[in-house]
Amino acid sequence: MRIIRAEEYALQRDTQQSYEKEREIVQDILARVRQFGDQQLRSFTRRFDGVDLTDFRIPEEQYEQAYKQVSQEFLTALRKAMQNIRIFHEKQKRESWQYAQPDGTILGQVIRPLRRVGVYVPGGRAAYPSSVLMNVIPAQVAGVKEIVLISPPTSEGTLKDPGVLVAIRELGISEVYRIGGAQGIAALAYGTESIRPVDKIVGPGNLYVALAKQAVFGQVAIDMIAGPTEILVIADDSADPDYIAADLLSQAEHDPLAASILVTTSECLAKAVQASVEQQLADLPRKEIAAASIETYGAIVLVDSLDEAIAMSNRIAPEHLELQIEDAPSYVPLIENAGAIFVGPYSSEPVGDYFAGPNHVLPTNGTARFSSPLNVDDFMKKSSLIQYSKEALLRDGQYIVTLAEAEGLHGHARAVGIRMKKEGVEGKL
Ligand SMILES: NC(=O)c1ccc[n+]([C@@H]2O[C@H](COP(=O)([O-])OP(=O)(O)OC[C@H]3O[C@@H](n4cnc5c(N)ncnc54)[C@H](O)[C@@H]3O)[C@@H](O)[C@H]2O)c1
Ligand SMILES: N[C@H](CO)Cc1c[nH]c[nH+]1
Ligand SMILES: [Zn+2]
Repeated sequence: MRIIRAEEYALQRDTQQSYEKEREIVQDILARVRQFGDQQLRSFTRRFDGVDLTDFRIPEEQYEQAYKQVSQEFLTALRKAMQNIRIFHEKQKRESWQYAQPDGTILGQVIRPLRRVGVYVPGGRAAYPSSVLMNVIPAQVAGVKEIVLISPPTSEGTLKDPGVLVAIRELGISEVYRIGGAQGIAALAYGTESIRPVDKIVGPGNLYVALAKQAVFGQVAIDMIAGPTEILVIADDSADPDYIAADLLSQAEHDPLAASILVTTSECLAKAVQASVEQQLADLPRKEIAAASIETYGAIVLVDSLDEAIAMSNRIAPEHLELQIEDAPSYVPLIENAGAIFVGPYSSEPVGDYFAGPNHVLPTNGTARFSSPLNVDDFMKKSSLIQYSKEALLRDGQYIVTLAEAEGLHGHARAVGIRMKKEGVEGKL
């Protein structure tokens, strides 16, 4: 892992390719499923997933089989994580509000859950049970009545990871379909004979899934499109180099495009982390992925002060930020941009990935400057409430007429003026 000075460092990942060819493929898949429904869905599932399905629903015995395949320890840990994630997200829930004015006018905001939401669960090696929890629980807390989950089948017609099936069952999701890729997104967005369309689609997936989600946006809402994961650690002399190396590798093992960055004031720590990364890489089962990520996008950046480290982190706006510095909590108010902030030596990033409660679906690629972690609000929508009294309209009407006429919108002016006139108040009509 290279050690460099701050002036030499810039995080540059080519994540903005245009993918013209793949876009065309996706457009074609979307159009066909939209036109031909189930029949086309079946045909794409045969072509891409190698299985002929008459019914897209997951048969009950596959859940029973999955429970036999996971360990009791897994089940216990999953249930505890679910509890924590639910408690955390319950705190995010907002209620409708309104206020009345003395003239009888009532103004407010009505907050409602989305009616029907689709969750995509990837089919390959990145089918994480933890991601099922992180996408579904906020929707449940929001009060979404219909949560539909889709995931591509294996050639045997089941889901690859029994842990995912167990997570689905533990969450009580009953509408689950064995479909994936762009054809799955099309079914969720447009509906088919056997699948009713949803209002919003969330969840990670490969390039075809991401492009399909982008393409159906407008027809339905979508969540953010998550890019490759990233972790930035700010550390000083007081930090343990083995902890930092382990945390950097925890994200590097996700993806060769993952970025793991240490920003430190200590040259001594930098060298120790560098050595520890080498050592810990050696016995990591996913070492090829982690090594590629560390080599290309990993860096240990030397800075002169913690202020400089924080300024750099605020510029990068990392998905995950760890503060492994003395008196770490006192630096939190200085952090302007980060998806999640992990404070102190015992808040290792995987604590947030799996268990603490906050969501692990976080803004990547600098978007923490303006985006937030997936949360309960993402599954709710607001309506404004305007209940004007007669007294208020007669009092304010002339202002509204004036503003409407200034915009040349006489129909608007009349809609208010006509009421004033009928009530015997001289509006300028
Ligand atoms: N779980 C998470 O939290 C998480 C987070 C970020 C990203 N991811 C991403 O999820 C993705 C998982 O990818 P995956 O492929 O294993 O599963 P996936 O479910 O995303 O995609 C599988 C589907 O892709 C479609 N497909 C594959 N090749 C195609 C082709 N040539 N043309 C048209 N469609 C094609 C098929 O329909 C197939 O069913 C990875 O890219 C990973 O980075 C996961
Ligand atoms: N670190 C990933 C992106 O925040 C989420 C994840 C799932 N499983 C393990 N980690
Ligand atoms: Zn992770």
